[in-house]
Amino acid sequence: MTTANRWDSDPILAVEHLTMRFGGLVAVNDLSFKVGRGDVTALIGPNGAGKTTVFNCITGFYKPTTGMLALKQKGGDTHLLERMADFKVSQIAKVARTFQNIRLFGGMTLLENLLVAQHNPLMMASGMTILGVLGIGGYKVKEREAIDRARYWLDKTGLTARADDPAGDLPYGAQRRLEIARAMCTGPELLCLDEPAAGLNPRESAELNELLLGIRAKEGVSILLIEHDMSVVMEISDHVVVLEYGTKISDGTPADVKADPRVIAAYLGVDDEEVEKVEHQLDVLTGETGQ
Ligand SMILES: Nc1ncnc2c1ncn2[C@@H]1O[C@H](COP(=O)(O)OP(=O)(O)OP(=O)(O)O)[C@@H](O)[C@H]1O
Repeated sequence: MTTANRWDSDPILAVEHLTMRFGGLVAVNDLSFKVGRGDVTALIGPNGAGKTTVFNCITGFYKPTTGMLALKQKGGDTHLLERMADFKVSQIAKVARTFQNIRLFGGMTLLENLLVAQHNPLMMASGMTILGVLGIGGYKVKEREAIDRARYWLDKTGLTARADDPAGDLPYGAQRRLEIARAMCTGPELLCLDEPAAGLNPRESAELNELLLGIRAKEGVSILLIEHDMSVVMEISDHVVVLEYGTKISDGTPADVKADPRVIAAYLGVDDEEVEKVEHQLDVLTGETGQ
């Protein structure tokens, strides 16, 4: 008996027939998949499979050649992301992202980085006038809220002690956590993370898993991540979508995908007729034979 998956029963994002061409190169080819509300969904695939291009389409950095990206918010509003400018994807549709290469303001403190992320609501509260500078009207309240939110995320990411240090002085793993804190300060419903475990040591990777599971459980935020580290993918994902050459080759639970011969072939580069043999070898390696 199969139980209903959240990505089918309550998707926050439906990607439908997404195609992205760069001149003659088809980076993403007629791709459809769903992201379940409250799920951790992993987008995996070999280098050049089109994963970052999918992220760039979802977050408004690229306009897709064709296709639809429908984001349905908790309140019921649906936004077609392919029609929105990138700042509206973040502000209105409530989609936040981090990048493959860390993009923090290295010379600013951690706290300042998290306040800059909340620049837009603060500007709105100032009424775009001198009232904001003078701290009159709702601005002071919003400013306090922004600082409280920043401190909350510094605490959640274990960075409170470094709040007043320049972000550029942080070790690599801490910078990755600060990027996530910055994205969370924008109050997203969907958090898109591009290789959050890249360059992390095993301890930092375990801390990252804990942080992401906490965000999902306590904040009710749906997470879509691109990740090459299979220990992260298999440990925290509810749903895995596999791309190869811009096309979806597998879609299901981590266990389904791990056992899919097309995935094994794509990752290990073996011929179809060798897949069964490789699958058996993998079972031996992971101690799953004879069950
Ligand atoms: N702006 C662009 N202009 C031209 N080609 C691009 C552009 N962005 C991506 N591509 C090409 O699209 C294909 C998919 O690239 P993409 O970065 O999306 O793959 P990926 O799966 O994220 O790879 P990786 O795991 O190495 O980051 C590649 O062939 C890449 O060279």
